[in-house]
Amino acid sequence: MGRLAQGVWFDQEDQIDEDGQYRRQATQHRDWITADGDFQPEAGRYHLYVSLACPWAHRTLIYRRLKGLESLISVSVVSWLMAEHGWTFDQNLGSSGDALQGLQYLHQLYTLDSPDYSGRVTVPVLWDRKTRRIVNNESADIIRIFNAAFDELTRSTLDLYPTALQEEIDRLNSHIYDSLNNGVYRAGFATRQGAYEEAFDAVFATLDELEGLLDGKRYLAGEYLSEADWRLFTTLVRFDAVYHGHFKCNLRRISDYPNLQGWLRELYQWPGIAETVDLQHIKRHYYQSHRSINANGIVPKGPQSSLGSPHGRERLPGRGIFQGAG
Ligand SMILES: N[C@@H](CCC(=O)N[C@@H](CS)C(=O)NCC(=O)O)C(=O)O
Repeated sequence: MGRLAQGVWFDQEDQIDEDGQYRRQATQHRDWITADGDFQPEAGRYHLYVSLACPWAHRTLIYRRLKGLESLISVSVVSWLMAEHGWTFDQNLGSSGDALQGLQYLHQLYTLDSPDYSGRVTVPVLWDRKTRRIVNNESADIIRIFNAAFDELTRSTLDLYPTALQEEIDRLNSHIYDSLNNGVYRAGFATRQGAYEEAFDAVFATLDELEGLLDGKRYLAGEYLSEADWRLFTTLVRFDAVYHGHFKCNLRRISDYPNLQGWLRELYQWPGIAETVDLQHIKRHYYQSHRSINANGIVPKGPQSSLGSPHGRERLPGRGIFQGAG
C-alpha cells in the first residue's frame, strides 16, 4: 500500500487514526459522462481499470455486464497483489496488463492524468482515451453513469435506479455502506479492541436486520432487483471467504442466514454475474496484500462454496430488473 504526494509514490501502510479506527479517504475524481459535457457517451472511448478482488470495482464490472457495455467499454485488470508499488499490472500475478499504454503501475495512470496528484491510488478508475484523463474513480458514481449514460448507444432499457425507488435505494445504500460495505474494513483494519468491536457489532446488527427484511421481500427495495442489491452483493459474496476470517467478522457466516444466503445465490446465478466473481483472485488479494493483519500471507484453502446451489427465492414475488421506456 502507499500513496502519491505531489506526483511522487511512497509507501504508507494504512489509513488508521490515532484512535485505532480505519478511515477511507474521499474520492477525488467525480466527473460525469453526459451528451453535452466534456465527456460524451461514445463507443470505444472509455476504459475501465479494475481489480477482480475489490468489492467497489466489482460493482462496475457487474454494471458493465448487465447494461450491455462490454463491447463499448474495454477493461484492464490489475494484479491481485497490492504491495510496495500499490496496484500493478504484473501479468505473473493475475493482471491482464495495461491494455492501453503498457503501464507497470496504476499510480502512473493517476500521474498521467495530473502529474502532481496527491492521494491514494484506487480502483476502479474510468479513463477517457480521448482526453487522457480520469473521468471518475468513485464506484458509486461509475455505476450510475453506466446505468444511464450509454442507453442511446446500447438501447438498454434496464434501469437499476428507477425514479420511484430512488429514495429507498439511497436510504438502504447509506445505511449499508457505513455499517457493512465499509464496516467490514473498519473491523478488519482496526488497531484497538474498542474500534474493532464497534465495527463488528454494526456489521452483524445490519446483517440481522437485512435477514429480516429479506424474509418478506425478494430484493432489498421490494420486487425489483436494484442498485441497492448489487452494492450489497459484492460485499456479501466475499464475506464467508474473506471477511469472516481475515477481517475477524466471525459471529456468523452468510451461509448461517437462510434469507441472505438464498438472496446471495440468486444474484450470483443471475445471467453473466458468476463470471465476474473470481474467488481465487479475491482470497489471494486480501490474504497476501494485508501483511499487517496476516503476516505470512497464507491463503486459506476453504471454505467450500455453495453459490451455485438452488436459491429457493421463487416463493417471493419478484419482477427482476425494472424496464424503463427506452
Ligand atoms: N470510494 C472508492 C473506494 C475504492 C477503494 O478503496 N478501492 C480499494 C480496493 S478495494 C483500493 O484501490 N485501495 C488502494 C488504496 O487505498 O491504497 C470507490 O468506491 O470507488
